[in-house]
Amino acid sequence: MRKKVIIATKNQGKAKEFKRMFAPLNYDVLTLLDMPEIEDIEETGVTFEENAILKAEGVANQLNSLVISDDSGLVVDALEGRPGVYSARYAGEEKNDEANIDKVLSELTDVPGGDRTARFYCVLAVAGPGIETKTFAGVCEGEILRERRGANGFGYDPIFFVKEKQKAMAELRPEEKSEISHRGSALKRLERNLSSLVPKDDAK
Ligand SMILES: O=c1[nH]c(=O)c2ncn([C@@H]3O[C@H](COP(=O)(O)OP(=O)(O)OP(=O)(O)O)[C@@H](O)[C@H]3O)c2[nH]1
Ligand SMILES: [Mg+2]
Repeated sequence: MRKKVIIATKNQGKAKEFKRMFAPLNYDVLTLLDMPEIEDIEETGVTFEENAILKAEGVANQLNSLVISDDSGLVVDALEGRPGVYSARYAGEEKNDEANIDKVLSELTDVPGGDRTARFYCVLAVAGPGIETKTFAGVCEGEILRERRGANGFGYDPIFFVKEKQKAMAELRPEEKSEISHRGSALKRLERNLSSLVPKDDAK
């Protein structure tokens, strides 16, 4: 029988990737895109971990069910770590991927090849009734290109050059991206540690 997992995200790109990654494990993925009644959780944390925990616990409390959240973003060395936890809204509250890319490219115009290093971070948090919230992180190293390449993925993928593959993230097939991505490695870590989800003290 197929099982269900709830991912606390409203991001279409993440939702697609999670559906694909969970399919071989025999899980159907439900996201907040399927549950418009869930109230928005404000991302007031200053780290990916804090925001991931806020989203997982906020949604788990509303649903009284086990959920996984994903807080992720792009960290650019020459921009002192920006856009970081503000990646989704870097160019404005309306979360526009194209405007976000344009902003990063223009801020890096004068930054030479070797100094354009960057990485994607992803923190997955698992929360639910009676369990201690846990987080699992993943990182993917790369460099910021001077122009867009490729049509796959979402967010900053067209300007993120993946060292390991010598291609832009948006040039990778979805399964190739999941193999090396920040989200793929965080999920592998979560899978390996599922048995470490322990009951909260007060629920014992
Ligand atoms: O090129 C990219 N490839 C990726 O694989 C990726 N993962 C994250 N990001 C960027 O980081 C923001 C997350 O911010 P975020 O974690 O707050 O999510 P979000 O607000 O979009 O949705 P939600 O999950 O909070 O509902 C996203 O919008 C993107 O701009 C990525 N960009
Ligand atoms: Mg968000």
